[in-house]
Amino acid sequence: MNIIANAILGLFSNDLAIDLGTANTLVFVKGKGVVLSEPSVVAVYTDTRHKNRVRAVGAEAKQMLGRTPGNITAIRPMQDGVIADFAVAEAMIRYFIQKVHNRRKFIRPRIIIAVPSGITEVEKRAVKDSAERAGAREVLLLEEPMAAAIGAGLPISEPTCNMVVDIGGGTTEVAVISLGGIVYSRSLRVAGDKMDAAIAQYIKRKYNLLVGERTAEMIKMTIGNAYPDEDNVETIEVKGRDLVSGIPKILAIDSEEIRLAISEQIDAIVETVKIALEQTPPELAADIVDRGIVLTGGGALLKNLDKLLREESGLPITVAENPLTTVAVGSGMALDNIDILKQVMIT
Ligand SMILES: Nc1ncnc2c1ncn2[C@@H]1O[C@H](COP(=O)(O)OP(=O)(O)OP(=O)(O)O)[C@@H](O)[C@H]1O
Repeated sequence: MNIIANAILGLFSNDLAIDLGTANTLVFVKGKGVVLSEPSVVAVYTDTRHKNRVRAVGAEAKQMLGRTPGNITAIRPMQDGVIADFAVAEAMIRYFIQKVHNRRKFIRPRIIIAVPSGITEVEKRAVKDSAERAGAREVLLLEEPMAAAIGAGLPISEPTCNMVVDIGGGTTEVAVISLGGIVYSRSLRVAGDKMDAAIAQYIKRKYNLLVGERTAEMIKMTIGNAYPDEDNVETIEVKGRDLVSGIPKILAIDSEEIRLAISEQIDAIVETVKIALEQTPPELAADIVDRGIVLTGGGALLKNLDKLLREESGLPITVAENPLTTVAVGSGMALDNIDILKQVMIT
């Protein structure tokens, strides 16, 4: 009876779980799974007549980053994992809620949102307010590393210890989880975005070539590498604007250059993992030696980051099956299971 009742409730529920990320926003609908995954970008008008009216959201708006005409600007409302532009974040959340509910405006869902573990009270309030104003009936918060651990299928409620490293666009979250709680966590505001900025900066300084953030990200995703691999050096053609002549130019860049360009960010991530290991209580550290560390978030897809961490820590390192959706799936699983939710929700 209970199973049938739950299934019916699931079918008709409006409840959502949102991974409100710096780079991507994912929406999980109860009973359906992840139904939306779009870049956290909003294009708004800037001219006085249409000021702040939304022109595009998500993938369409991301296409416009760095290439908008004078009266439109493409904004990323999330910076370093938290809301930097309230009005725009609210417009984005509202758009996504309406999109997954097929634009039926009267639906006021209960929403669970994954937030970085280092988030301040003010930042928590900002996330809640934005979601409430965007139409949520009730907003529950869950820490990203906990959501990542649930999504990666780790046994969070057992008295064994699990370590998760979630590398997103704005933040890297390192957490040690045991018995349904976070025993230790550290949130570093260095992740994919700062790698992109470092790549653009390197190309500007070395070649006098200006490239946009989308190009820098594409370079990272194509030939980025965390571990020296001189036998397999890859090259890519990069298009940008010559700083001296002002004329568009193409040049070839190789993976070793990119590895060095992002080494400061990679070192910061490795250092944060090492500090977490040092601060983990001995009983739990013994579990990590056996169980290793799970990597999630889009940054986990950076080539050979697992290899580097394995070498630096001497521990088994695994990359979650779908690192880009782990947090959304974990938040959704919490939404689907009230016992998990009660255990892991934060206030
Ligand atoms: N193949 C890849 N190689 C390297 N980096 C990648 C790859 N695919 C995605 N990324 C990076 O992953 C990041 C996005 O990851 P994710 O969607 O998990 O972050 P987010 O949840 O939006 O951010 P945050 O958790 O910081 O709020 C981006 O910086 C993106 O460039």
